[in-house]
Amino acid sequence: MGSTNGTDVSIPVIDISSPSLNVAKDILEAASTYGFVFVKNHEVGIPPEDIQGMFDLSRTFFSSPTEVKAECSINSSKAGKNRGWLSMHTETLDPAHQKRGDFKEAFNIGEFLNGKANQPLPAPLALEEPRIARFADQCHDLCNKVLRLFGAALEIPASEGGASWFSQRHDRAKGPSGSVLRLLYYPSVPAPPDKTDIRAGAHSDYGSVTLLFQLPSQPGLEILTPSNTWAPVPVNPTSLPTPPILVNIGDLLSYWTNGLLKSTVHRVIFPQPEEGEQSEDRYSIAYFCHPLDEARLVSVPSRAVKEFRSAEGEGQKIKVGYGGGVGEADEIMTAKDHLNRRLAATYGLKEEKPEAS
Ligand SMILES: O=C(O)CCC(=O)C(=O)O
Ligand SMILES: [Fe+2]
Repeated sequence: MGSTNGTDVSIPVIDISSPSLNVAKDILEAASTYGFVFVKNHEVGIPPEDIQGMFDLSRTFFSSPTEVKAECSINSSKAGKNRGWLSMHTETLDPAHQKRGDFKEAFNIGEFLNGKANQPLPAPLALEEPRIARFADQCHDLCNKVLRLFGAALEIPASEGGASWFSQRHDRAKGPSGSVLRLLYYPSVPAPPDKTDIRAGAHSDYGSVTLLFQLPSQPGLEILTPSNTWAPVPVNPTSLPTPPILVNIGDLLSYWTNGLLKSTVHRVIFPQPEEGEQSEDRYSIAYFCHPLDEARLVSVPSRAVKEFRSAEGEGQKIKVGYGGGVGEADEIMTAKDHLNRRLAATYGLKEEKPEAS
């Protein structure tokens, strides 16, 4: 899939601090072209010191002894589904093309209830629970701002919920969701032996929107462009001292919009250090924003979505994201069914039967 080292793409950088219809149309355009967009985080947004604090915490956690991390392994019965620590190679994001699992560790933190994580946390993270809860809240609020802009740009009729159509379905006061805050660590390793080895295999994200935080001098993220070539995503495409936050569209927003918004395939490659130079570790943080578990994946009531669907060919299967993300126009799932399906594929688990309702 895709040739390596494609041409650079210029992912738009958008200022959403004063939302307007123009801003909404700009972000929609980026989301339906690349599926990726940077939002400015300079002077407004998530305070840089809070982001830095999370990266410091992540470093402390991943450098802890294995026993400390393993206490809350994703495979342990107490961690809860899709939560806890993933050791190297536990997740295989592109099982069709990888011989070995991803060269990364991760820690997944699900939703908080009244500032408390709904899962056991290992000591280094438990000590900072309020900080993590605040950061997850800041991420969720930013996602809701972005979702409102999509609602506005799609001109959803007021009688159907208007610009709040998506954000209503992400209102955490109304019930649980699969949202996950994930710390990621890609250790530097000697040149991997197999050409299918990769830091994070090609995939699309499963939720509605993802926020991604990266650090200067730790590149590696690539997206599959509309011309089917891999293009690097810069860590900070601006000269602003505070890097913008990368937002990407996940499969659910693609479902909801019949593919108008693109759930773009991406991956993380090993760095290519100069001769004799040591490759760098990479730390990143992702917030996977998911709708309420019970949200139904029907088309949004929007003329633009309907017109897009007709232009693509009514009755055709909708191609959404990557691997397992193909839906039928008349197949209605809930967000929870969809998440279970995707998790079954990447962890090699058996698909959980939908609960009887
Ligand atoms: O670490 C990164 O830059 C990307 C991670 C990612 O795409 C994911 O975990 O879904
Ligand atoms: Fe991803």
